[in-house]
Amino acid sequence: MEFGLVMYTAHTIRKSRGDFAILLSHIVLGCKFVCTAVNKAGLAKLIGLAGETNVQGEEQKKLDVLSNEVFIKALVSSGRTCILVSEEDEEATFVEPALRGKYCVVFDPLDGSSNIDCGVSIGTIVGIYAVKDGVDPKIEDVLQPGKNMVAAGYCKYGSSCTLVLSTGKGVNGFTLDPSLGEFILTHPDIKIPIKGKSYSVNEGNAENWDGQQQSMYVEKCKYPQDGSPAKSLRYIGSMVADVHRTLLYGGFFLYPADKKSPNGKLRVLYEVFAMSYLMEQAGGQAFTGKQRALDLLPTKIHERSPIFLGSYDDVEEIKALYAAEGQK
Ligand SMILES: O=P(O)(O)OC[C@H]1O[C@](O)(COP(=O)(O)O)[C@@H](O)[C@@H]1O
Ligand SMILES: [Mg+2]
Ligand SMILES: [Mg+2]
Repeated sequence: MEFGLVMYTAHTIRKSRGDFAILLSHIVLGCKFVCTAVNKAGLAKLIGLAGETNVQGEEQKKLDVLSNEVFIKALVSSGRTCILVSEEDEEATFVEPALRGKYCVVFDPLDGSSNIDCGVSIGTIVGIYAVKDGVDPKIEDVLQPGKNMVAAGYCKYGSSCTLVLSTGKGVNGFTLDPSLGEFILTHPDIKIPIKGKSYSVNEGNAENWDGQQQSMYVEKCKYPQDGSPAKSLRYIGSMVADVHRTLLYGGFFLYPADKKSPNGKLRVLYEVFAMSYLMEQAGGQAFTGKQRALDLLPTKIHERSPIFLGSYDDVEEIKALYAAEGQK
């Protein structure tokens, strides 16, 4: 192992104090557990449908259900959480008083479920808010703008298992060393390139997109008029994987509103906010089409929003298109 790489647990304990370090160690445990389940999914009969539909009207996969249970148990047993919001649960979980702590965790236990059965990269997304003491938690404690989060991150289960985390002072990436069973700091202080060579969107939805700006932007990517090379289209269909590539290589990820999803598809609390937080911390931007994504004030736990995020200059371009439209 290269000298100078810092083991994840040592790193977090040194950089954070008591309660937060314990919470993080439980999140890390959840990630390791789900990573193992994802790796064994085909062997352990963990692919396929669970037979239930979640609050979003989506058919749950077996791994969606298992990952949700894993993270709920890991978070409750940390003794440091008071409210949990999961994509898979209609209502927020209020932790029983004896186990309460001051952190509220919003999460997508398994992101990119449609990619499970073919073994393509999927992930877990987490956002963390802190309240004063957690004694009397209220749903308003999680219905807060993303800029109030104290930490956010995701774990990508792919050709390697990578945890990307920000506690509001930049972004670090850690790769799971399977032989050690520990996350190693492999991507210190991630900065997204100021402009990228690719864009990432489900272009199959283009004819249903709401508004012209995204179509104009995609046209510019494909047929630039300023002599710059055309951008490549890269789309996996797992937000974690698409955002991870965007963060490391630069570029632009968008999921606009469309006729099927007039408020966009991605969920504000546990998809849009965490990824927007990481983008800003890495020097990029995140925009909803109307405002900075992290300024949104959600009114419901499963609220959705359009999202445009990525390299600073690429997001500036879509913002300019929206601003020009607003002046008409
Ligand atoms: O298939 P589409 O419409 O392109 O949607 C892809 C998006 O849906 C999601 O899969 C939704 O996440 P879940 O699997 O957690 O429901 C994102 O990961 C991804 O960005
Ligand atoms: Mg998701
Ligand atoms: Mg999910």
